[in-house]
Formats: sequence, C-alpha cells, structure tokens
Amino acid sequence: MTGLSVRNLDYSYGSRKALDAVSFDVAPGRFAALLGPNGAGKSTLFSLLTRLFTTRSGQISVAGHDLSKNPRAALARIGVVFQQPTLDLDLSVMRNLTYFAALHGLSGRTAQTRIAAALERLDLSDRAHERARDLNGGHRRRTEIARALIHAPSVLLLDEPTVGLDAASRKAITDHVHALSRERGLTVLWATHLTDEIEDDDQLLILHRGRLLQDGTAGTLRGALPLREHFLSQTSDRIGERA
Ligand SMILES: Nc1ncnc2c1ncn2[C@@H]1O[C@H](COP(=O)(O)OP(=O)(O)OP(=O)(O)O)[C@@H](O)[C@H]1O
Repeated sequence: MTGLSVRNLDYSYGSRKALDAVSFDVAPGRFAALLGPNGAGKSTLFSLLTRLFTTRSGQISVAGHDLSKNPRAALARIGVVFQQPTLDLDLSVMRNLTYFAALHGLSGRTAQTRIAAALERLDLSDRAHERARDLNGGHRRRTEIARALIHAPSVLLLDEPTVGLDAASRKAITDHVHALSRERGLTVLWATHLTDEIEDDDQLLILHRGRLLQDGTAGTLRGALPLREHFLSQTSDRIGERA
C-alpha cells in the first residue's frame, strides 16, 4: 500500500473520545473526501496524520512508511494545507515558497524549477512577485497548495481548505486539487463539511462523532439522492444524540 492507510485509530481529549477505531485506506492517486459535520473529528485526525498529536493506539502508514516507527520518511511524503492560513503575509509569493523549499533542503536551480512548476500548476505564475497580503483569499490558498507540492509529496492532506472563500474561489481550488490527483497521481485526503466539493468518482469517507460511518465511492453511496441529502440522512438523526 503506497497511498495512505489508517488502522484502528483512537484519540481522546481527557474523557471525550474524538476518534473511535477509525480505519480506512486511500489508494495511490485517489481523491478521498473526508466529510463530517463540525466536531466530527476531522481536525483531530489531521493532527494525528501530521504528527502534531501522537497516539499509542492504531497505526498510520504514508506511502508505505509507518508514521510512528519511521516518522521522517513518512512526513517527507506528506504535503499539508492546514485549516488556518500559514503564509507570511509580508513576503512575496516567491519568497514564501523559497523559504519553504529551503526548510526541505531544496535550494538553487532545483528549488526554482520546483517552485515554477508548482506556481504554473496552480495558475499562479503571474502572481509570483506579489506580496501575499495583496492576494485575495482564493489566491492565498492556492499559494499554500503550491507550497505543499514543492517537496514532491505523494500524499496531500487538506483540512477544510476552502473555509471563508467565495463560491468561485472554492470551485477553482476544488477543481485544481481534483486535477492534481487525476493527472499527477497524487493521493489526496480533503476534509470538508461541504458536499458540493465532492465528485461522484471520489472516495467518500463519512466521519461523525469520531466514527467512520461510510467508506466507498461517492456516487455509489448516494445512489439516487443528492449527496447533501444522503449526508444529512447519515448524520442528522444522530445529531440529537450528541448532547
Ligand atoms: N483541545 C480540545 N480539548 C477538548 N476537546 C476537543 C479539543 N479539540 C477538539 N475537541 C473535541 O473533539 C471533537 C472533535 O473535534 P475536531 O476539531 O477534531 O472536529 P472537526 O471535525 O475538525 O470539527 P470542525 O469542523 O469544527 O473543525 C469535538 O467534540 C471537539 O469538541
């Protein structure tokens, strides 16, 4: 398995269980949407996948590397776009990317070639010398995605990357990342609570109250229902149990 593999993952904040025996695989080159309402456990899962948090239960494997036994190799294969923006707003797009490349030990011509390719890929080449502060929200997010590609990861993790963006920017970003998995063979895990970001061919993982309720192809799981209705049917009858 060279994509992403999660086995039996548990995580608790004190007595509150945030993840309960979560297991799934994302095959290489697949776009998987992790769909869950607020509080489902998406960010907790991302914190474990990026090793911000650790847990003794369960196992995570990235591109064949066990995250707890071989964290350096596993983390080197991951690109991450966190929910909170992390660009340095006072630096240009290019400087933000060059700095990140240096953190990954890339410099000189290799760094410049990788940066140019990532900017091109996200349709940002003409923004390279603008200050991040002067970009709109959609372009800032695309800069973060370009940055996450520079070290050539095989798995890209995005935690609700379209939060706060208008409809056109959301669509541009969702389309760009779907194309990355389709055309570049990138394995993608995209956390969201918005069903319109998910395509019928995507793998759909429905997470609710820390448990994985469904794992399959989105179009098959939703059947004849719009995905939004299918999602609500899976989660709304359980929302009353929450309190
Ligand atoms: N630091 C914390 N301390 C205690 N409980 C927490 C903490 N962080 C998250 N939780 C709880 O763990 C559960 C999962 O939260 P998490 O943030 O992972 O969900 P989420 O799906 O990312 O939600 P959102 O879309 O709102 O970010 C929720 O019940 C949340 O209240």
